Amino acid sequence: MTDKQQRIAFIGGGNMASAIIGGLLRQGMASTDIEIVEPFEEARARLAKEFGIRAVAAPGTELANTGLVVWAVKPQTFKEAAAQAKPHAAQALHLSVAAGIRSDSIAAWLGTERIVRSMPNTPALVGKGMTALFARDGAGADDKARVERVIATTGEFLWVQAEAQLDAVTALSGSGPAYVFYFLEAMTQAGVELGLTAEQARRLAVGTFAGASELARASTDPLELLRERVTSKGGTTYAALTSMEQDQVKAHFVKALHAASRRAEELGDEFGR
Ligand SMILES: NC(=O)C1=CN([C@@H]2O[C@H](COP(=O)(O)OP(=O)(O)OC[C@H]3O[C@@H](n4cnc5c(N)ncnc54)[C@H](O)[C@@H]3O)[C@@H](O)[C@H]2O)C=CC1
Ligand SMILES: O=C(O)[C@@H]1CCC=N1
Repeated sequence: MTDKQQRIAFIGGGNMASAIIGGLLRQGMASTDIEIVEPFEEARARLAKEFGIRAVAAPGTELANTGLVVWAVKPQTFKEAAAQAKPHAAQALHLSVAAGIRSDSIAAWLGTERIVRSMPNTPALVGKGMTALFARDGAGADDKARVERVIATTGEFLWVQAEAQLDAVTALSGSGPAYVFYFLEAMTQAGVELGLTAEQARRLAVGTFAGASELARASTDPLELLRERVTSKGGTTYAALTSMEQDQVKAHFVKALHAASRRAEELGDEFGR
């Protein structure tokens, strides 16, 4: 692999870019092999402090020197950012993390077919990310392997074969950490209402989520069975789950994910033109 192939550029230096950059540096990538284009001064200062990388305010010739360009801008700004970077990034492989924006749009904006789309999530920050990947036909086996090496530094990944599935992934695992935090907030609130300190309640809630997730990961049993094993007949869990079923918590939760998936599709329609 040549030096140029090894170098990675990030367009946008916000939350998701930082999560991936953190993973790359943890795995031993040299910070000098990472370019970041970030128009906001404050964000550039944070990147310098956190990673020791001096981001540039606008794309320039340095982009021509990178084998992989990671698009980590908001869906709303992708088109504009692509127009700015296109003259400098024609030869690269492109990896997008943007929600909704379809690879047809990216291909048209950048004038290349070497595109992989991804949907990561913020646990990538601690190396526990869950990412789905979709490759356009123009991305070859080497391109896919290159993307896998980058994303593997942030946690697990899987490939989807139909691009539309990325909207479902966005609703499930892309946005998913926010649902988990929402449940953790609710469990913590309940714990405090029931007489625990906020610190105790948070620790118990987070420990329970982490433990139950590990148990589910380690088991091949259906999730329903794992739930039933906690639920003694006429016991406490039964009381809580009966209350949730009466309030249709699961049905409303499922409905919420449909809303997220629809929004991903809308983002593609609204900002992909
Ligand atoms: N935050 C999350 O949990 C996840 C976010 N995503 C996707 O990642 C993308 C980025 O999201 P975040 O990192 O959360 O947003 P963010 O707002 O933290 O980062 C975006 C960065 O892009 C910069 N930017 C704006 N215009 C630019 C331009 N023309 N050129 C270069 N940079 C520009 C902004 O200053 C900002 O620092 C979005 O498309 C989002 O859909 C995907 C999965 C999870
Ligand atoms: O909320 C959003 O639009 C982004 C995509 C997935 C997580 N955050």
